[in-house]
Amino acid sequence: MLLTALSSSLDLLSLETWAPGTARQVLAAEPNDPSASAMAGAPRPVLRLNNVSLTFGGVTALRDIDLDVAEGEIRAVIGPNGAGKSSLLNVVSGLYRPDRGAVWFGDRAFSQVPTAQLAGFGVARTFQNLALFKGLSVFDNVLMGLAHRVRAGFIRQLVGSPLARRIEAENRAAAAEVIGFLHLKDISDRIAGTLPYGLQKRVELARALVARPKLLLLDEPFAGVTLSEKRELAEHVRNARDRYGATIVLIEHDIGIVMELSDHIAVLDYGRKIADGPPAEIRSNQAVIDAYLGVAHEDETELAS
Ligand SMILES: Nc1ncnc2c1ncn2[C@@H]1O[C@H](COP(=O)(O)OP(=O)(O)OP(=O)(O)O)[C@@H](O)[C@H]1O
Repeated sequence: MLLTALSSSLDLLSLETWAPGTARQVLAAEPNDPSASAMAGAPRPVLRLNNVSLTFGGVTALRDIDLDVAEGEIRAVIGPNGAGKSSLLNVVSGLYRPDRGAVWFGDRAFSQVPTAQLAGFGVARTFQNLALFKGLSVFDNVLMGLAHRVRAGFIRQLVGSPLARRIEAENRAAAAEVIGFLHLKDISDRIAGTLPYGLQKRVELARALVARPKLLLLDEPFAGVTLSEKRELAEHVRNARDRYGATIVLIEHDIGIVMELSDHIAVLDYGRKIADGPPAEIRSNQAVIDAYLGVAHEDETELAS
């Protein structure tokens, strides 16, 4: 099925937030870091992976991955099964610590991204298998996307200060806004778990968007939804970028929708990045075609034998 889709579309805890002094030292040692490109006048990437490698026992999930994602871009990461897509997203969101390399969010570098602080860095992610609170309403699920802010104001809430009430009102207004934007208003009181799967995916997108993330990571956003729901969701993803200026990185198996939606596509195969460019370029890239058709894999088998 993947081949059909392809052929049709083919016509940092050890948290290391560098202190300013340290960053300069890193700059000197690392001419390719985002601060260096900013100094050279190039816009700083919202996300950069620098020489990231990850292994599980004898299996190499990611090998020397470099990736720059520019502000406002929709960047897809594709590749055959086992290519390393989920591993990449898990490294970026801190679930995996790479053996080597660094993840940069703007001018912050991490050898392991601190997952608990992702929201504070302006990063949100959705999951391949829905991670909604099935027993809560759509509105409350979306509000949960601002839970990190609520926690920060917890003490103030206890005393019921005017500031706590203002934060609560702002959060509810933000949730209502994104619910309206994603056309979920009519169902905002419905229990999330009772909704069709495609709508639940949209609620998850709303929850990720409510904090207005600078960087939105989407893990197979179109998996398991019908074709018309896919088109609708893709439109919502594009609108989210246009309306909120979010930079979007998505991993996805549906090549057709990736080609339509993405500004740039990075292609992984056996943990290596084998191509990176606009859809038109990827469509005609022989290494990509070979990877999907399995030619590259057969060659490796032959070479090995
Ligand atoms: N937690 C883990 N433990 C052991 N091996 C893992 C783990 N996660 C990933 N791998 C291995 O790393 C390689 C890359 O897997 P990954 O899930 O990142 O690929 P993928 O491109 O997302 O695949 P798929 O499209 O099938 O989801 C595979 O060989 C996989 O078996």
